[in-house]
Amino acid sequence: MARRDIGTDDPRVRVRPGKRSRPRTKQRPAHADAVPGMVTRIDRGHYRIRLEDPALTTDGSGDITAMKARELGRGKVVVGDRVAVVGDTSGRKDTLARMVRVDERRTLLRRSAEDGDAAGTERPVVANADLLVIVTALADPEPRPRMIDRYLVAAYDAGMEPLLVLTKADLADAAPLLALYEPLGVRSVSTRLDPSSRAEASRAGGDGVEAVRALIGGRTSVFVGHSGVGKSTLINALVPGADRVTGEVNVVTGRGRHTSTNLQALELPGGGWVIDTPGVRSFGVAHVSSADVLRGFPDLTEVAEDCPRGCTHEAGVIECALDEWVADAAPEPAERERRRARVDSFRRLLAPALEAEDPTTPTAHRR
Ligand SMILES: Nc1nc2c(ncn2[C@@H]2O[C@H](COP(=O)(O)OP(=O)(O)OP(=O)(O)O)[C@@H](O)[C@H]2O)c(=O)[nH]1
Ligand SMILES: [Zn+2]
Repeated sequence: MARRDIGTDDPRVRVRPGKRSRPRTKQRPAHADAVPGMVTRIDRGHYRIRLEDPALTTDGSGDITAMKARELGRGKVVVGDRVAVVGDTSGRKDTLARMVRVDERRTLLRRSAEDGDAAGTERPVVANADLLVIVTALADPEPRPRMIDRYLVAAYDAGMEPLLVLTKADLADAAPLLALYEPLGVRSVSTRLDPSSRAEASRAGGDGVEAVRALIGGRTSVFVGHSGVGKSTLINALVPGADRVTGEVNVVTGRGRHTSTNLQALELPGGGWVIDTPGVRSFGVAHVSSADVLRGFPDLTEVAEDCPRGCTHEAGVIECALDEWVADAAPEPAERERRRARVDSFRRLLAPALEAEDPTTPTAHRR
């Protein structure tokens, strides 16, 4: 139970729908006139909020700045949170509204701190997003499958759908990497935004951007990826005027400079949001249990109902129903192979396997 509610330390902000049907938000009658909006950026205690009704602001943008009311307590409010504000909602320069409510979260992307004093504690990153867009270069820098696996675990834990975007398709073939993710049923798109061949590829529609646009349109997507993979280049192509600073890959280390800062929700033309996560380098998933990962696999969830109580579903555990499902004599050999690949891939994402080998943060790069 503690596991499910740890997205925030404020008991009034609940992470997922639980036994109670209504958010346990303290709503005082005095705030009946509070207006709803979404947090798009946080800067030193100032919350940038896009109001649902843009007409409330003087310039019609719907963008205002607010402070958190003390009554909300210490619980963390993150980008994507649905909130309600009172006070000056004009959005005029130097005005501050007051955030008096945080709604129940539909999804919550979290990560564990991996170093320093806070190691092992998890932090909420983004609320209410639909998609986790995992941006990985096919080369320069080399793809890191374990890193992708950890992002997948984070997506399943968050209740978000993962989308794999393989960049720099002009440099390497996507097939070998895709083979790893096919059994998981993860959707993927390859892009080529090579600065030199870009105009030509774009004209031919062969750069993959339209395909990404089609998948993220109207939804809220969080873009994650290691430095230098081309995440900023991609976001700039998707969100005109985003001006995400792009950097060159360092020839010595093969890594990109971390040029962009600040978690921010950017509006897509035609609807939807792109949330960039610059500077979010490590994505610890120490807080995630087998059951959390299993939620991303509805078919296996059904099979696992026959597991012994407390089964971790890891390879080699006794009487795991997933093994029986694979060994089931009835299906065709091809179906048996599909099941085996699916179970193996699922198990690859479980904590002990992830921890056993972790080139995500190579020792040379650890701070
Ligand atoms: N060949 C090739 N190069 C690309 C492609 N996309 C981006 N690049 C280059 O890769 C380098 C890194 O791109 P960025 O967009 O800055 O990468 P990033 O992931 O945002 O990196 P940070 O800003 O450091 O977080 C730049 O020199 C881009 O021009 C591609 O499809 N093909
Ligand atoms: Zn099991």
